[in-house]
Amino acid sequence: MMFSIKCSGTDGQAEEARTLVREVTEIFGQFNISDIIWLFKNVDLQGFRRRFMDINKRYDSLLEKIISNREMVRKEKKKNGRRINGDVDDDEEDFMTAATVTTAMAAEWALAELINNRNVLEKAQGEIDQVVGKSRLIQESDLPNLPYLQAIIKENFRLHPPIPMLARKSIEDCQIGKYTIPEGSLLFVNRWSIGRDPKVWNNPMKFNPERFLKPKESDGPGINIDVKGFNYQLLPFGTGRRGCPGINLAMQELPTTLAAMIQCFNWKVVNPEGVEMKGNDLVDMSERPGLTACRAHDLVCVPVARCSPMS
Ligand code: HEM
Repeated sequence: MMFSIKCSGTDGQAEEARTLVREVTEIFGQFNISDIIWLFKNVDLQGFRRRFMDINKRYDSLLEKIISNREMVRKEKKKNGRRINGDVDDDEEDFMTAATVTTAMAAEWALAELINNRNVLEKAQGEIDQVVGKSRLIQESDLPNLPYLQAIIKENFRLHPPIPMLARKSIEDCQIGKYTIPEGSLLFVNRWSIGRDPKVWNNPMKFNPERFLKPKESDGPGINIDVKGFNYQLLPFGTGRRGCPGINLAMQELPTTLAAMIQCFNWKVVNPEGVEMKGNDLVDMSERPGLTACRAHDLVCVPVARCSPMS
């Protein structure tokens, strides 16, 4: 979508983009001694700098290739098309990572949760059938009429925030509660833990979208909780000036994509060994470490059509 190209296939470029995004999110989540201990700041003890330079070079050349192709197409259409800056800049790389892997990952976790919680899946499908029907595909304008789907998205963000840690650096000494934070400190907010904290959420390990539909505090903070950065229990997009600028796009494309996937299909799962899972088998929900909370194993599913609104 960012580059107006299809990246869903398994051709060289799509695969290369997926591998690179995966490597970036993996390396950013690693603990680099040189970042933390001043004495080692110029030493690449763990080889991260070397790996990072290599990823950066490959990232640059992939984006440069995509951008040049786009330029050629544009030049053909409009003879005076010209790119002002020949180099791929860091913002382009940031956007490529920030805008793609987060939304894809959230959709993957949400689908896995729905497969493991059939009652939730059926309720969501029932809501979509009632509001949208089976003769047309769900679209963005339907979203305000699908409160259960919205609750599923929030519940999924609570348990699986695509970016589990927020990072900030204090620009001056300050006091937060009983803690004194010296100037220049790196601060991490672990949103993954907050989402699973029994002091904040009742029965936190249960995937229970209903908690976001209840006005009472019986299952946690309830219906008034949103993801826009004002409710600190749920901050999937961060908050403040450095909060995610893609929130509006993500909150349209993620629920629409997920809803279309469950409107049109039921999903049979194949386990990491390649064997199709039986009725009551659960999808493995382990995570792997990294900047993003990725699934340890890709979710491999077989779609089984339940309606064909496109036909
Ligand atoms: C489910 C989807 C997404 C999630 C969960 C997500 C989450 C986040 C989070 C947690 C941050 C850090 C915020 C902070 O430190 O307070 C962030 C930053 C960012 N996001 Fe997203 N994001 C998503 C989709 C997108 C999309 C679609 C775009 C672009 C179209 C985007 C672009 C960015 C950029 C450029 C930043 C860096 C902002 C800065 O440093 O000032 N994100 N995102």
